[in-house]
Amino acid sequence: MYRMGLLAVLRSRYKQGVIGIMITASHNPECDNGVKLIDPHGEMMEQSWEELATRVANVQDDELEGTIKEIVQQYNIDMSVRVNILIGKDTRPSSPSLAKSVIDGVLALSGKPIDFGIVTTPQMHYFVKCRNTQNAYGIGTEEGYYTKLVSAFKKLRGDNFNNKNYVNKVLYDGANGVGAKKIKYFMKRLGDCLEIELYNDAGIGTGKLNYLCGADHVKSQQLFPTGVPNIPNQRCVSVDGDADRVVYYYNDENNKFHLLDGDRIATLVAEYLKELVSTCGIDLNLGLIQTAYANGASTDYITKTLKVPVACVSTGVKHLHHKALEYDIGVYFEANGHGTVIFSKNAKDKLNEAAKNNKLSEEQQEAAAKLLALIDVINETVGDAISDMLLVETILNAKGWNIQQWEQTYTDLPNKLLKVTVQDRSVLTTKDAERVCVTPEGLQEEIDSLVEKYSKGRSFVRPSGTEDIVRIYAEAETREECEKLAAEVAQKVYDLAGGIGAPPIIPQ
Ligand SMILES: CC(=O)N[C@H]1[C@@H](OP(=O)(O)O)O[C@H](CO)[C@@H](O)[C@@H]1O
Ligand SMILES: [Mg+2]
Repeated sequence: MYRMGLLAVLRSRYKQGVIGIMITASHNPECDNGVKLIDPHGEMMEQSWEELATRVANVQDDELEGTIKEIVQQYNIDMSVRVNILIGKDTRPSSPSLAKSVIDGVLALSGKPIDFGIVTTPQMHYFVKCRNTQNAYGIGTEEGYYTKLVSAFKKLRGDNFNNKNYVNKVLYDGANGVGAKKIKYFMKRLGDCLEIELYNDAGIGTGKLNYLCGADHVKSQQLFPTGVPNIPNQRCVSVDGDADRVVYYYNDENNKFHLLDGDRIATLVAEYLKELVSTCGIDLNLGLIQTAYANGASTDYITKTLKVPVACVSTGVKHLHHKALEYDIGVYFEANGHGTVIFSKNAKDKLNEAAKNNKLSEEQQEAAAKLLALIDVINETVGDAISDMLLVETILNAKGWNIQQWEQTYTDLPNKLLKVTVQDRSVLTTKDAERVCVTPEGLQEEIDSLVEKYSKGRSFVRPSGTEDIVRIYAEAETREECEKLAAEVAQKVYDLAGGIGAPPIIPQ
């Protein structure tokens, strides 16, 4: 943490802008820890500096000073520049002491730390962007953040709190983390226009962060979280431990669990934005960015029914965000619920012009004004669970839909995610946005011949970027088939990529 404080000061001097540091291990268990660095535009730290971060984190104590000097020389960094480093943290018990270390690191290189206390990751991204745009993006305080999002939301909602099948009530699982703490500020400001019932708020209960609850648990286990009342057909939402991921779900009257994940949110949002842009009648290109983990049915629906171009990129939000910048309106979501929408300057300029252009019809002007308000509900810097929730609630309200109607747009293919521990995950390399395995030799051929046996089968494997494991994804027409395919592919990974520990069990 101390060393990341040092690195942030170097990065800040190099970029001549404010840098953010968020202390969080996100959706991971409470005992884990981690840190996220935020670049001046509010995006994740540029990839080329990841290698420096790894180096700085790992050098021996007696090599640290030398390493810092090397970086200063390599990047020709002016060490006399005065810089501000914004620091935020999640609710983990380890966070206060880790924040102290970060602050010590910042001070050691004469940077100025500005402590934001406990905040969500997307709030930190927002604060950094506000500071670097002299508050053009918004007022860079918590109050400024709530005001921007909530006033845009209220403007869109108007007086129709309920509309046709849409009921303005949602059960919210705060994962016993900062998402629970901060939603209260929204609840106060939203008043009656959206009723949010908060659960898994460690402030009151005894729940542990992310434990049997939260967006990652719900998505990866495909299970209803503990701590949220099971009310048939009631729309529920879970966020993760730093509130940058969100998923929707409900249990039906037969107690069957239904998940509406990042792919669902992406399709809902893309469809709605496309409608508005076309009503508006201005020429803006819209694209949707997914990863290989996106459900095949969602990709099919987007390309064939919505007719929105889809790009597939490597896992990790930095790749999605980067690709989304190529469009006037770039919608990106990981299946796990991390995503947002970004709008180009061209798009914003054209919309601002259209909203005021009296030569356009009233309907066209209105659509432009709606799009502008939507931009203000959205946190463009990074995936933001609460902002994404407000966006989904806005769209469902506009369409007059309940959660079942949203779900009916397409049917997800059953899918399964497994992991295999291997001796060295670097033996596994991939290409084509991780969809094809290059090494170990022969593994891809084995996967191909397994996939062939299953109707609508698809599977790919890749080394995780955050854990020391290989991940296996499989989907097929039925649950049994996808479970079997996933296990068979896991077995091949275990055999050909140096699996350790107990081998995977294949269901008969
Ligand atoms: C399958 C999956 O969900 N992978 C996650 C996970 O990355 P891995 O590289 O798969 O460990 O953590 C990333 C950071 O949160 C997130 O961006 C990504 O989507
Ligand atoms: Mg997170």
